[in-house]
Amino acid sequence: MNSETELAPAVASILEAARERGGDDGGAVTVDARSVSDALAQADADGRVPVIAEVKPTSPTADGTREDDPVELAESMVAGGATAISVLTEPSHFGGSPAALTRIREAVDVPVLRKDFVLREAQLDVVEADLLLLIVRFVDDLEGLIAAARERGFQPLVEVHDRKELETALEAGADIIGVNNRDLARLEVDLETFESVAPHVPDDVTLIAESGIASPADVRRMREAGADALLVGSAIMDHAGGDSDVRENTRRLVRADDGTDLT
Ligand SMILES: O=P(O)(O)OC[C@@H](O)[C@@H](O)c1c[nH]c2ccccc12
Repeated sequence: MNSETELAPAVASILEAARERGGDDGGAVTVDARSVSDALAQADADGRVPVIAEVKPTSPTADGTREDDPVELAESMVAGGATAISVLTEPSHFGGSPAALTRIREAVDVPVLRKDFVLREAQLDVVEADLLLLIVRFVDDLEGLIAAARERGFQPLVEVHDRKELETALEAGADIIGVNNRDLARLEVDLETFESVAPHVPDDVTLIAESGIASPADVRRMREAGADALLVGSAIMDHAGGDSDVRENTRRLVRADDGTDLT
């Protein structure tokens, strides 16, 4: 585990909860994963911006909680053109659950990312998913966890926040890398984070811009900086907006390249 100084209190508490959460006693899962590179190629062929839309009922930085059925949210995201769905399975701070992910994965045919704070191998076996998030800052044995995830069939998405973490991810063999624009110290978002890290990512890595992408202009900015896909939660969930239209929120970002919406 890397240093815990400079973590926002909410993040420290998320980690503490993650450490206490067990794994699964039922043995290793075997995943027949839906290919993320195929899904990205399909989006490109269709002229859709590859958006990974996130089902995130709430978060430490959200203005409220959405109580909608997670399956309906995911279906609306896919109807809006989402290339993949990210599902928070963290229960205590994001309102997520592994069961919701399973239901979503049954209901949609795009790849589904499990978004959680996985720290140990046994925690990989809680639920099947196509992609699995591993956060460089929080895991001790990144190479071991990447290998363990791949053995089970997951496509590991390795999250970094700066160049040093990028080096760690590359040395550990990551081939799908997400750059999180949100810092874990103050939970503030700065899209320049992606712009500063992206030029150092080799071309054969699938590169995802994560967090803080709110408008079609932000989408274009991240694409120009080299993002193969964008991970968007808050702007699609629109927590403060109550029953805001998730399908339309997704569509707006998926069509960002059309130039019809210049906001
Ligand atoms: O809601 P946003 O700003 O669009 O961000 C989505 C996603 O990037 C964010 O939820 C996230 C990125 N990395 C994480 C790790 C754990 C929990 C959540 C995250």
